[in-house]
Amino acid sequence: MLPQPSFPPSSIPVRMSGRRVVVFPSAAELGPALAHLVASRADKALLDHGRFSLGLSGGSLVSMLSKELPALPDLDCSHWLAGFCDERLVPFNDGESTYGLYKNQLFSKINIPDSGVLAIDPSLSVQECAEDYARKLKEAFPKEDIPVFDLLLLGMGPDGHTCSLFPDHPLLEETQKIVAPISDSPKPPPQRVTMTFPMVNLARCVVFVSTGGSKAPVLKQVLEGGEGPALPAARVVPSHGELFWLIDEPAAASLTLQVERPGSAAKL
Ligand SMILES: O=C(O)[C@H](O)[C@@H](O)[C@H](O)[C@H](O)COP(=O)(O)O
Repeated sequence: MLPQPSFPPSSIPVRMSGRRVVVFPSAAELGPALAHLVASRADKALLDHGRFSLGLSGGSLVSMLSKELPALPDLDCSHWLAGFCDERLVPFNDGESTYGLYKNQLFSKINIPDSGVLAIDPSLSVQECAEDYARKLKEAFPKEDIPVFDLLLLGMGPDGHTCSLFPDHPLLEETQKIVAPISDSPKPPPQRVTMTFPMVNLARCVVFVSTGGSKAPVLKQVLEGGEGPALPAARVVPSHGELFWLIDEPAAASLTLQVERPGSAAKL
């Protein structure tokens, strides 16, 4: 029997602005809460505009979502549009392909149609791939100059990167493109495509998931500030949307800011 979240996840209130840092005892308790948060934003989006657009990231999110989303009762993904916040330029059958991982581990278990998954074309050069993916995104969001995703799920590396936006990289200053190529990623594989800040920060809701003690120092820097330029993850500040940081106790170990602990009803 899996541990259940110690609060009804649907009680996560919707706030239009402000960052919420929510600490769970462990990743095992965070997972179900994340799934309920996804489902609640999906319900809202389907009511508001008949479709739910979700941006996915790699890392530990793949296994967490693949375990928790199919476990939700009555999850209907028939009107979902799933895209990728970033993707590695490798064939889909390569173990490094984020799309490949989600296809095998998640999409095969939920009723999202093939047409509801917006993937890159890994046969193209990295430059063409970014242009092609940007075009696909714009076609999928015809009413918007810059696509506005209902929900983006992000991870953060130990260097503070998010998407494929790495510290001190020129792509951090990109203002024109919604998707950019990167061919010198410090984390392999070197060739990737990534959403840029102008698009990320227009999302209606952004949720970071970060767990484990190895993330504690960088999490402190990102959430509480430090010397030098802001790390990429700290530059995710949705202009009109919600921002959640869902973390576990080991990752939160160095924080001194006020956080929410859903085990304590008084803080919700
Ligand atoms: O493309 C990649 O190389 C990874 O996807 C990477 O960006 C990952 O998302 C973060 O490092 C967070 O990883 P965790 O979720 O495992 O903390």
